[in-house]
Amino acid sequence: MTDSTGIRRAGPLTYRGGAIPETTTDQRLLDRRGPADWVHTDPWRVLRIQSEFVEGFGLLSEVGHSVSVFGSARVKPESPKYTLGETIGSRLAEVGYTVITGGGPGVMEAANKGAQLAGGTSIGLGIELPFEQALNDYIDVGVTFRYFFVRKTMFVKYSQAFVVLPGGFGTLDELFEAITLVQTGKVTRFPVVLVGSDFWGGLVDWIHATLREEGVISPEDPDLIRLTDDPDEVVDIIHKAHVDLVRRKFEQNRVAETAKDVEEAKEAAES
Ligand SMILES: CC(C)=CCNc1ncnc2c1ncn2[C@@H]1O[C@H](COP(=O)(O)O)[C@@H](O)[C@H]1O
Repeated sequence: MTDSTGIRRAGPLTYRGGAIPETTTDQRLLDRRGPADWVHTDPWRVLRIQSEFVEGFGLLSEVGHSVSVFGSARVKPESPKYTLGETIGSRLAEVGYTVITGGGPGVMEAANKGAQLAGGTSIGLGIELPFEQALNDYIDVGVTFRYFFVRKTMFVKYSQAFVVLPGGFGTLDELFEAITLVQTGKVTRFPVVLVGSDFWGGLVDWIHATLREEGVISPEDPDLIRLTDDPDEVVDIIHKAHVDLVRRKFEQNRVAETAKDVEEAKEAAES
């Protein structure tokens, strides 16, 4: 808008006289339709990636303590693995954890179902796939991401622990990403619990016998993974790790507070 003094203000900009543009910013935004190929460029994708982070952080930042449950998209509801996923989802919900999954079918659906039917909060972080796929029916809050890496950030950032049921490449990817983040100190140590010793036993043995023996991981690295068949033990492991974390944080705060008190006492003595 140009006022009576011949000045145009546009956001932080001020224009006078001949510098005043003929059109306003809104006009230029709304009137013009140029070529559309820029929507397929990387700079535009960066904005879309940003918006996925914004949506994800916005949605999940107020969710309570959560656990992510991973596992095969292909397991059928009549399978014992589905029942196991459902039991774990409900146990976690019963002790107050929100259950997060990839939002798909199989074990993901089972864990969401267990959590929802137990009265907990059930979240699905879906992913756009080349074939049509809706979020499963047992999700209270869901987001579908375009970008795998944004979705993975959400699992890690908002979970207290990872529970990994039998699964294929997708599940292995999630498992090894989590272990790598813990191993490299990118996330504070949190439990990664494998469920199903028949299924995972071979992998765990191989990690000990080959990876550890060959020296490609540290001797203590296998301890980053816990293996069990018992849903109650899953909850127990997560709960204990949680209590330890709270205790450690409390201790750290106390040390910091004591250091601050000493500093203040010194300053008071000197003044
Ligand atoms: C029937 C079918 C293949 C559906 C795929 N639909 C999916 N929907 C959501 N997340 C998925 C899907 N497939 C794989 N994932 C991700 O990868 C893991 C499962 O992969 P997989 O089935 O183990 O390798 C899940 O924990 C999930 O986070």
